[in-house]
Amino acid sequence: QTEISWWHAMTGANAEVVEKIAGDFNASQSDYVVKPVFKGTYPETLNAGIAAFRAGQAPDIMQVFDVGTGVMMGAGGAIVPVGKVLADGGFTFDKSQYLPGIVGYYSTPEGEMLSFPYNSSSPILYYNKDIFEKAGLDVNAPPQTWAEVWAAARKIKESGAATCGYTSTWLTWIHTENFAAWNNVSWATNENGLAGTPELKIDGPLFVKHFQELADLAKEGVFVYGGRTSEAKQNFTSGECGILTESSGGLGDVVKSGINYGIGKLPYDETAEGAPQNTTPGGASLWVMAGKSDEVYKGVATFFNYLSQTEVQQFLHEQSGYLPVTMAAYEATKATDFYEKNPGRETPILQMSGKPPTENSKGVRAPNLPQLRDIQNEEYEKMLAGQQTAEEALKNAATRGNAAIREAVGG
Ligand SMILES: O=P(O)(O)OC[C@H](O)CO
Repeated sequence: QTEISWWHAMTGANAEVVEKIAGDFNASQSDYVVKPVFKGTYPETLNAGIAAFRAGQAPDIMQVFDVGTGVMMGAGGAIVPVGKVLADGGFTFDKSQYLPGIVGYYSTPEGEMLSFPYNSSSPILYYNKDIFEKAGLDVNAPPQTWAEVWAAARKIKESGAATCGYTSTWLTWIHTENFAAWNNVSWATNENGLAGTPELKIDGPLFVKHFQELADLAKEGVFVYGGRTSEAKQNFTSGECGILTESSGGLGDVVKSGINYGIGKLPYDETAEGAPQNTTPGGASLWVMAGKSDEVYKGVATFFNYLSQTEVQQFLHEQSGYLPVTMAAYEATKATDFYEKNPGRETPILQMSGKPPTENSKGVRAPNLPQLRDIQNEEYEKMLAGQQTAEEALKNAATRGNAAIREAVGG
């Protein structure tokens, strides 16, 4: 038997899904054994993978979050494109079978599929119906705009229904990158970096307005900050906060928590023309590392082929809230009563594919996007601590970020 190592960043309900899928694959055949290994948060997993690669000890498969895509694409000889791994293994990667937004994001401009879209997501709004009821809010009408979120969050706090009105995971992914796409404003030049080196535009007026509103809510104690990645999910599942914006991939843990929750769309800014536009794919994909034996590659190809089967994708989607990445799995889910029985579970797909993307909403790319997010987080945290205004925070994030991009491209 050939062992295949799979480094990942999944916790809670999503880690259970990883273990179940790997276990089922292992039981389905006797040539290969996939061994999942948890390596921390997404940024930690990426850093661990880079360090291991440099030491000649890279895993066979590495889960890399959306914004690590540019880093991996630039890593040249460190990876083998998934399209090639599958073809060499005797399988075909039929792109027409995959959700278009996702395939585009993980392909080269020439159309070569580089990584396997294991878990794609879209940010949505979760709300606690019991807290809404206590606060005198309509339990069947989640807030649709940011102004409505702020008003509901203040009402939750002021009424004493909960100590925290609103919290959010990922201020970078949700409030900056998806905020731009959903409101159809530019995150950066060159189609947000997908068509060339980007120059950040995140200090634009709509971002400044939005972040100042968030800073004001933090000052009032209505918004509670959880951390840079998914930490705030717990502020919601514990019942501390009435409203959460978080990845659809957070659904498994929200369901497991047993709270009486509802789902709404990602809120938009009502002053933004044409909003809401479309959200961009988040989550992560699986990269195949270079320098492995033919037997390992054959095993990886067999495993990825297994992963793309309709039943596996349907299980992943229904269990975790990540998107079904194939059209067949989406259709198969629609053919059941899953979406009727579980209101809101189709929302992330509809948000992402409801409108054809504009140059502001195809996704974001930069050679050093994880670093740009670190810079943004530092500036946002200073703002939330009351040490600077939103305008200063965003100006600094853009200036420092643009300097880092120039350095990364050697200019
Ligand atoms: O929580 P996930 O897996 O949907 O990922 C969210 C972001 O896309 C990470 O960059």
